Amino acid sequence: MTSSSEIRLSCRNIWKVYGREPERYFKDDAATHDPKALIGKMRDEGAIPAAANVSFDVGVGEIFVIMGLSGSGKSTVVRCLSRLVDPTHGEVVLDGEDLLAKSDKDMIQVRRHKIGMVFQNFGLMPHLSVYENIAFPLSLQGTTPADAKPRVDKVIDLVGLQGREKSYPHQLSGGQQQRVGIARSLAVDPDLWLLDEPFSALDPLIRRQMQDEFLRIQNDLHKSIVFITHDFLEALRVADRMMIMRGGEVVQTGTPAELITNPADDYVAEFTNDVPLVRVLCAHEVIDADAVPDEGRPCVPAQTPVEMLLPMLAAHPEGVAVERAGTVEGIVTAQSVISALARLSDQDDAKAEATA
Ligand SMILES: Nc1ncnc2c1ncn2[C@@H]1O[C@H](COP(=O)(O)OP(=O)(O)OP(=O)(O)O)[C@@H](O)[C@H]1O
Repeated sequence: MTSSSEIRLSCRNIWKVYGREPERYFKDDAATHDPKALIGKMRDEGAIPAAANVSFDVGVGEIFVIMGLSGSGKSTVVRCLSRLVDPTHGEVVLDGEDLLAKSDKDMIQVRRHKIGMVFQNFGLMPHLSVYENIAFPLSLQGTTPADAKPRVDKVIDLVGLQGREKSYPHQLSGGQQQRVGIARSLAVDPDLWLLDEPFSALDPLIRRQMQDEFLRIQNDLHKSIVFITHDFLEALRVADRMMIMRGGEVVQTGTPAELITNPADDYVAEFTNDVPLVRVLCAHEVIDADAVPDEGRPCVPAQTPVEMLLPMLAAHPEGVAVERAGTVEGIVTAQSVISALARLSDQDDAKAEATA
């Protein structure tokens, strides 16, 4: 799953069905026996399975991306996690606690203390300054202004908004407003960080900068993250693992490289078609199986994208070592990269011929 195998969030068979008395679909075990048939029945009867039998885990420190076209159910799933939308059926377990068993009052506390949320439209309060917007979730928790100050200052620092504390949202650019949104969501130091299309409203250059900022912040904080996007390239940049949705259902879950090299169907392949392999393959996926690890080589983390390895391989034709958690997993050479790319391109060609 991720470098850490500890699971923070576990979602099991989540359903959100809109329509008349949706609970009636779960009176027997039809959902367990044949979810596809149940989805068909719901649709025939005019109900909308906005999330249908969705299961996934998010590890401690993992960035889990949910991707899909508009209307595929991404926002519904994320709202089910914090129970902004109540799932019709299923299980959401955060740090061992079943969130669906909690009262509305207890859920307010969970949202205030354990979950941070960032929205596409920033969701800032226009009449509050940057500082006040960021301090707001702490005041909801009952933290005194004096106790809140060091924390607010810290997250303002983290997102690079020093000097803008007294500005109001309308005085800020889109990128700056989203920095406030990010800082506010981090003020309470949440265990689970939910980001719903956080950069979609920003123009491409700023968007890219914000993705870098986001990764830098995550590198410091190691949050457990669910990140929604409909942009596959954005997903590739940020995801440890990703889940592709269509019509409320999960089509495929895996690492970016797994999805690209082995798409479950044409819908997934459509997203992945034009993505260069060097951007998604990581060092540990292009190891030279015959090379024996030895001392004295430059070392890169297992998750280093091949794109970043290429200049190193040009400078070190003898190869570089690949390490994970302090242990060398193997050696990557220019030849092993070329072989891996050739093998995967051949597989792609074979698939294209088979479907032609
Ligand atoms: N309150 C509601 N009542 C009825 N149908 C709803 C409701 N909310 C969402 N839906 C339907 O559920 C489906 C999934 O919607 P959702 O907003 O989760 O999709 P999405 O993938 O997040 O889309 P987008 O990228 O456009 O935000 C859609 O068909 C939508 O019309």
